[in-house]
Order: sequence, then C-alpha cells, then structure tokens
Amino acid sequence: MINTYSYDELRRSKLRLSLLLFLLLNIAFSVFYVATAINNTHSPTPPSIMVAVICVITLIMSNYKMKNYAYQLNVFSVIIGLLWAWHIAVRYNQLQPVENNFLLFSLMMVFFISAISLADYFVAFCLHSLPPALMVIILDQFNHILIMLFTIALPLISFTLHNLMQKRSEAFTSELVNRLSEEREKFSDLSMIDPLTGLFNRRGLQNKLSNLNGDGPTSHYILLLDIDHFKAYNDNYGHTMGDKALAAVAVAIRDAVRSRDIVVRYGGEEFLVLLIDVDDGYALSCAENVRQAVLDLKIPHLFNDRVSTTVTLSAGIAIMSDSDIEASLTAADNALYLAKSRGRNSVEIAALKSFEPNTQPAKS
Ligand SMILES: Nc1nc2c(ncn2[C@@H]2O[C@H](COP(=O)(O)OP(=O)(O)OP(=O)(O)O)[C@@H](O)[C@H]2O)c(=O)[nH]1
Repeated sequence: MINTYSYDELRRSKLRLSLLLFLLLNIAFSVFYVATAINNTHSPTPPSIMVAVICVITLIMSNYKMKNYAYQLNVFSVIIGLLWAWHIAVRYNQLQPVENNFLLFSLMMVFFISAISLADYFVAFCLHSLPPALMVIILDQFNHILIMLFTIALPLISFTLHNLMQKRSEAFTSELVNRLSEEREKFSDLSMIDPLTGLFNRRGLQNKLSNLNGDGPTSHYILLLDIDHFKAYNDNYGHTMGDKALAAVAVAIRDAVRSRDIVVRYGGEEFLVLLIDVDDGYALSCAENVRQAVLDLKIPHLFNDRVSTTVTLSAGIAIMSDSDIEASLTAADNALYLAKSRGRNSVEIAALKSFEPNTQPAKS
C-alpha cells in the first residue's frame, strides 16, 4: 500500500543502496591501487589500505547497526575523500619519474565513484570529490589549472543541475504521496458514514468493532432499534418525508446516548447502538431513553395508530460477546422481534427481562 511511510522507506533504501555502492566502488579502487603497487614493486600506500579496511568494515556493519544512512553517507564521503587525497599525495611522490596521467586518472577515479554512487546526494558528492581535486591541483602546481578546473567544474555544474531537478521531482512525489494518503483517509472515513443520517454505516461498525478488540474485560451492550410501521409512514407521507423522519430519529438517538457510544444506521429504518463499557441496568435505561426521545419528537404518524399517533420505535438489547458478535446480533434481533410482537414502542432485553415502556423518565 502506498503511503508516506512506504515513500520514506523507499528513500531510505535508496540511500542505503547508494552507501553500499559507494563502499563497493571504493573497495574496488583501493584493491586495484594496492595490487598495481605490489605489481610495480612499490609498497601500497597506507591510505589506500585504510580505504579498503574502513569500507569492508562499514559494509559488514551496515547490515546490523546502521540507521541514519544520510548522515553515514556524508561522514564516509569526507573520510574517504580525505584518504584519497592523502593517497594521491603519497603515490605521486613514489612515482619517479612522475607519470603525467596519474593525477588526471586519480581525478577521474574520484569523480567516477562520486558520479555513480553519490549522484543524488550533492553534499556527499562534494565532500568526497573536493579533497582529492584540491590535492591534484596543488600537486600539479597549478600548471594545468584550466583543464583541471574544467574537469572539476563540469561534473559539479552537471550535478548541481541534476540535483535541483531531483529535489523538485522528490518534493513533487512527496507532496503527491501526502495528498493521496490524505484523500484516501477522507474517502475511507466517508465510506463509513451513512449520508442520510450522518451516522456510521455497517462498514463503520465493522471498523469500530475491530478497534474495540483487545479493550480488556469490559462489557458492551448492543441496542437494535427499529422504527414502527415505517412502511405505512412511507406509503402515506411519501419517501421524502420518510427520509426526514429517519434523519430526525437518527439525531434523537445520537443525542440520547453518550458520545463514546457507537451509533450506526444498521439498515433502512433500523439503527444499532453499541453501548461501551456498561451493565445491563444502564443498557435498559439507555434504550428506554432512546425510545422516549423518539416519542418526544412528536413526528405525526397517524398510520401507527395501533401504537401511537406519532413516530415510535422498538428496541432489542443483548450483551455483546467479543467471541461471537453474530450471536449477540441475533440475540438483539430476537429481543427486537419480541418488542415488536408485544405491541411495539417498547424495549426488550435478550434472555434477561422484559422492560415495559413509559416506566422510566427520559434522559435529559
Ligand atoms: N424513506 C425511506 N424509507 C426507507 C429507507 N430505507 C428503508 N425504508 C423503508 O422502511 C420500510 C420498512 O418496512 P418494514 O420492514 O416492512 O417494516 P415496518 O413497516 O417498519 O414495520 P415494523 O418494523 O414491523 O414495525 C420500507 O417501506 C422501506 O422502504 C430510507 O432510506 N428512506
């Protein structure tokens, strides 16, 4: 999944690869210098041996301890750059008579390593290249200053421009990734909300349930609420009025419970409230408060006449079992069915006790 974390991971692994490549190239050149020195019956320069040793140790350690690769890259660039400058000075004094191409070859070697492994890291590129480049200019006693400056300036200018482009494209990609993850979060939130009532939908409920897992030994209760004779309401008042009634009932339910309780539009005219960390007594009085709150809305419903002349609802309650949520929902549904069959506008609790309407004061 693409997110800001995976983008940062990508950048980190790119840095790590650059560091590995940088170390490998330096090992290759230091081994080459040691081998050619022995071949020409010279003693290898101490800095070339040190480059090999430091790079091999760092290569091994990079698999275990290293974390801040950007910092490591800069530190090793300056250390290795200084060692190459030292190597060039020692080797230059060893060569008698002086080989003309040696200084140019050394310069090329340093820029080759920097260009291949540090192209995207301008600071490390400069830290690694500048000490040997300055050493070459000094040893050459400014004799070929123009060609030297050209050899140094050309890659530096190219890499400055390349780096600017790289920075822009990285900023753009990073912005894009941030926007994408923000949009995804927004859509993910929206996909959990019922547009008519603003309550959670079933997806939202699933999400909340998965977040509840692991809360410890707390007891939660499920209220299943269903508007009475809502088909008759729709048929007589019209679908638009039905929608308005649903939205008003949703607000009444939300207002009648605590903010930490989870209120869901569970189906067409069915709602579910998950009462967090309560006992059965609280669940019963809360369900009763909800029932009373809907009654208090006084939404005319003359076709609910066997129950009331306004919109009412019935409620089924069940304790929520973490291990079998389906069974809890079935128990709440059965209790709701009982409330409906006992005349509606009432509350029933699964396998505990019946709760008669209008026996408790409404929650203010
Ligand atoms: N206006 C409107 N009506 C809806 C919506 N969703 C479901 N309904 C209606 O809700 C009604 C539910 O009817 P039934 O399931 O038969 O139940 P009831 O008439 O409420 O009867 P009881 O539940 O037995 O009291 C149906 O007519 C659905 O069309 C909605 O989003 N808006």
